[in-house]
Amino acid sequence: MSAAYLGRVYATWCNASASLTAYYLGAFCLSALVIWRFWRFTLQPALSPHYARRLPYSIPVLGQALSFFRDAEGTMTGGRLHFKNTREPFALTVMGETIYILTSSADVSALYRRTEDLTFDAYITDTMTNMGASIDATRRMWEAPQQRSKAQFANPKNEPLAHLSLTIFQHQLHPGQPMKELEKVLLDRIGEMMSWKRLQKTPKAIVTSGEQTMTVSLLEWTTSVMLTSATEAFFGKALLKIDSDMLDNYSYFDKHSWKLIYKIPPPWSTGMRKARDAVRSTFGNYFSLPVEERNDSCWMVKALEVEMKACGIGPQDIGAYLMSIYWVINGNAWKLAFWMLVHILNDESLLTEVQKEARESVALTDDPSAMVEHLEKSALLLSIWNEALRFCTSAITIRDVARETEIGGKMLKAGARVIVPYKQMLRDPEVFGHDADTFSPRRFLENKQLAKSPSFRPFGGGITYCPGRFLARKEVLLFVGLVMARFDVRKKDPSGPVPRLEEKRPCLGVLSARDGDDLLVSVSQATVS
Ligand code: HEM
Repeated sequence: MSAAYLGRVYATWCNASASLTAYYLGAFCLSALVIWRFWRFTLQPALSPHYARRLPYSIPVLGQALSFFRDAEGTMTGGRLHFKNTREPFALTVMGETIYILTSSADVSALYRRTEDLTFDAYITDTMTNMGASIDATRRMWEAPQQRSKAQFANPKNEPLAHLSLTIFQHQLHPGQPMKELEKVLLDRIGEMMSWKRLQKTPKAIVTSGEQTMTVSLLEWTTSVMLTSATEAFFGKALLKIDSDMLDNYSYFDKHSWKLIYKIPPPWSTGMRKARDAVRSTFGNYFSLPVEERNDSCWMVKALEVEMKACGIGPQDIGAYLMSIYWVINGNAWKLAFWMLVHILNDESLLTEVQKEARESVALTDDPSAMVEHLEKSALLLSIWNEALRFCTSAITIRDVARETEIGGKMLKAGARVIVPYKQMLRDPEVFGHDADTFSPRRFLENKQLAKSPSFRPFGGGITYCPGRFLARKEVLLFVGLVMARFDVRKKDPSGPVPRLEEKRPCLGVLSARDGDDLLVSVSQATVS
């Protein structure tokens, strides 16, 4: 027997043995997976039927992560339908984390009441950290009030600043004198910016210019007027003077901010992180300016700064926190105005009707606050506002399960996160009708009860119920009303496509348009005003 022959036998044996090992390893892994799935999704739920069921997945730990980041809403709809559309609470698994999904309005009402078991605190801390606030500043936001000096705002419940700030938002933004003052500044600013001359000086919005008629990007026009007005009304003129690119950086950050919430690491989130850092640095520089140079900010901004300073927090960290507030203030209203206009301009008879009502309201007064009061009486405009909120919102409420609790007859385990995806209710055909998946401008006009439905909660609810909802309605109605009243606006291409909602990307409020989608409009000064 030659050495070569022996070598060949040995090699054949090794190959056979390697394929056999691979075969056994494969068979073992497959059996382990089958047993694991049977235990996880059949046996375990059968043994503990009182716990919310988990949506089955194939890859341990990863769970539904891939499908969730590809199409968050679709994954949640898939989960609801998997459990026979009973709308019982169920659990997703995303990168090893359990996320409970609530899709029934009764369960959502229960969540709002269960403030001790389902808390918001970790999310506040997460948001501050995400914005780049230091650990020390975040700790100070949670300090007992006794440890602060010179706090100004009444704090009868002795809350830490992280909670007191919610009361500060409400003081400024709920109807009352402080809201009236802010509202006047904001609406006056929108009123000033909505002129032909001003539009001519907005190069980003103009696609083709002309003395009588211009082609305008509706997206850029809306963003420019609404973001500039809100920025100046809340923070005064100094913020945009520090950095003229701030609105661009903010818009980029806002579009990709879901990556922060869902902790997408670099390099997939590098652009978003750069934009966030640029905006945060502008806010840090703003709060480093002497107070006299930014005296035109609103009460809430001043009050938060005073309270944070009293906690020993410095300008950079004040900037990071206020940037997170800026984000909620500016993340939704302009998008809603855009969608209202898209749908009005896409329907010739609706456009004529809205234009008539808006022109009548605007003709009654020169004062933007008074104009809004008239616009708010238009049942048609309010119906379009409600329908845009219903159709274009994909807001979520987030809570953490502090201790095991029951919702909708199912137990939720401590340590997990709970998400309320409002779109699951806002598109419910049992509540809004068989055409719930289409935009119907007169839906809320034809059924006035719909606005009171517990399934209609575009502003969230409970302790985090959007305090800005009153102001949001006024600024959006004024902008839409002035577009209709002061200009003659038409779709540039009457039969051209309508911008589509970006429904796949995870979203925290009003949906954006898909990348590249916009509405080009022909604009001229109104012949009747
Ligand atoms: C159409 C426009 C708007 C929509 C759809 C909207 C929606 C929401 C939603 C869904 C939440 C979270 C609710 C929750 O977690 O349960 C929220 C929170 C908030 N909104 Fe709005 N919002 C809008 C406009 C505004 C405006 C204009 C302001 C300020 C002037 C504002 C200020 C806030 C603040 C400060 C919070 C945080 C409340 C907290 O953390 O407790 N919102 N908003």
